[in-house]
Amino acid sequence: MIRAYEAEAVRAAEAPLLASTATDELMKQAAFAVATEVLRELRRLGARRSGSTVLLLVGGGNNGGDALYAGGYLARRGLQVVAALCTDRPHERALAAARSAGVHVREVLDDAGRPRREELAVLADRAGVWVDGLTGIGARGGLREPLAGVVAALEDRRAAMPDEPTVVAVDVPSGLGTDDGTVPGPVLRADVTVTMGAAKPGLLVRPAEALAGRVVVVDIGLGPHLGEPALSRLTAADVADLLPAPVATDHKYTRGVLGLVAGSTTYPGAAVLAAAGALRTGLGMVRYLGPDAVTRLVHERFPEVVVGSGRVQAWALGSGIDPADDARAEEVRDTLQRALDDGVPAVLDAGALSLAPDRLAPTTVLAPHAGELARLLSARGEDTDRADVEAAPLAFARRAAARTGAVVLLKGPTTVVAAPGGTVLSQADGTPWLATAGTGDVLAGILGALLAVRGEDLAAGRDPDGALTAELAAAAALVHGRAGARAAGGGPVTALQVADAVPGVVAALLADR
Ligand SMILES: NC(=O)C1=CN([C@@H]2O[C@H](COP(=O)(O)OP(=O)(O)OC[C@H]3O[C@@H](n4cnc5c(N)ncnc54)[C@H](O)[C@@H]3O)[C@@H](O)[C@H]2O)[C@@H](O)CC1
Ligand SMILES: Nc1ncnc2c1ncn2[C@@H]1O[C@H](COP(=O)(O)OP(=O)(O)O)[C@@H](O)[C@H]1O
Ligand SMILES: [K+]
Repeated sequence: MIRAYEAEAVRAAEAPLLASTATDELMKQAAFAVATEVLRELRRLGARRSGSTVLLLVGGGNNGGDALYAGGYLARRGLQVVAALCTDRPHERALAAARSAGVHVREVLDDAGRPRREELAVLADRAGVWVDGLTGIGARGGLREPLAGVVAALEDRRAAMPDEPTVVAVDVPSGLGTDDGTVPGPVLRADVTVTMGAAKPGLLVRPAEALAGRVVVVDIGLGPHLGEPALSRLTAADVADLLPAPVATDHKYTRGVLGLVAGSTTYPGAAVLAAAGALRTGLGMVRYLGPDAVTRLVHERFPEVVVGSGRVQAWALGSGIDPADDARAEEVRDTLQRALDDGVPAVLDAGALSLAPDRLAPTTVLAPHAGELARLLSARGEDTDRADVEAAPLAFARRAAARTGAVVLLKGPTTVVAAPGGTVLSQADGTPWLATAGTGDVLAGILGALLAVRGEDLAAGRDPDGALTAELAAAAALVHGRAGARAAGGGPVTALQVADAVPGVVAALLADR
């Protein structure tokens, strides 16, 4: 599990360590890790960057201190290091250490405190690596001047350079929404982010995540002082632990039965895709409820699907259903109401999202994409649109979970899962090739299967804050993402191929357990 903590939590965890260690000890540890990554990048870049310098971009806080100490280590290794002071109050001890190690220091603000763009451009051009120590977790809101101007000037310069430098961010790329994952203004995009003590939410959710590059977490001993994470990301090992493999004594009813209300004469394929996602994930049985023509189509592909109602451990509702189709809408509403009354978990996709009652259960998962989430909230009196959701998916997923009392799985390039009890997860396991019709139906089936096989642990109020339900939703996103990547193999993929790749993904996860 990768655990991410907000700035305040990191600060609080740092406090006892700062009190018990020598002056700047933590900063030096952080700086050493930054220097190590810079050297790694330079080795990777090889001869192409020989003779180039390392440019330190130094702000007025401890983040700039980290960069200066890192520069000192690099200068002592014989590298040419230049510190561009973007503040009139750099960290004094770190600056002194950098100077005595041979770092060249340049002031890049004019007397009025504005960035000297030409000077900055010359320094930027000469450097193969930029170390971003402008702001870290002490920054509040979007970057203000002069740092906003510094970042804008550097981004302009980078765009004009034939050979882009490698940017190594200290702790977080400067300007990024550390806690909320937003991009509130100019951000210096990083290739590598060396983050201290623990990951931060903004490094794991979009749009900020996309500007952080490869994230390296440096252990500075905060572990025992950190509490509950603000956000987590499941690894393959976590997902393997969540997937129960069948045991010798299992039969189809103990493995879990999924009830599937999906597909319509307009969108019959959605039923096939959701059934495929569920069956390929592994469960006891799929019971299908739908029009005859759709049932025939499902049976052509999957004769093992059982038709008609009966006892189930979970429901998957809504894929390929038009909420304007009154009879079908009624069926979804009734089924959902019974599931809620009986405490049976359910995943609500596509058409079912707009049919959901105002309040749901923590074992109900809403699975919207950004546009559907905006509609869901707008229908509940919040005026939002897709662009708002895409700019702040973390906040919107949380808000929708709080508003509905359900787990919300917000689909996109990174999938954010929020539970009404506060658990939040984010998964980025897929490939952009998944942006193709029908892959969401497959995901609904995968998640439905996981809810069914873990039905015993979710039934009748056993997951009151939705924490396990949320983990299963994140696990489904990981399995789906990996199946997409495996099936695509770097090229296009169809939804059914994604489903067909799921057994291989599940087998690999279980084998590595
Ligand atoms: N406290 C410590 O000893 C340690 C600190 N660490 C480093 O310290 C950083 C946090 O240091 P600080 O608390 O000094 O904060 P930062 O260095 O993140 O930022 C504070 C500086 O940025 C300015 N600033 C704040 N918001 C701004 C905005 N919106 N636009 C422009 N300027 C803004 C402030 O005036 C101040 O000069 C971490 O990110 C990490 O890099 C780590 O090295 C671990 C140890
Ligand atoms: N750019 C992308 N990168 C990675 N995954 C993506 C991307 N775009 C979409 N996906 C994934 O593909 C699926 C699309 O689901 P959805 O939008 O419901 O499509 P549909 O309704 O056609 O099935 C989701 O699981 C989503 O997370
Ligand atoms: K930074």
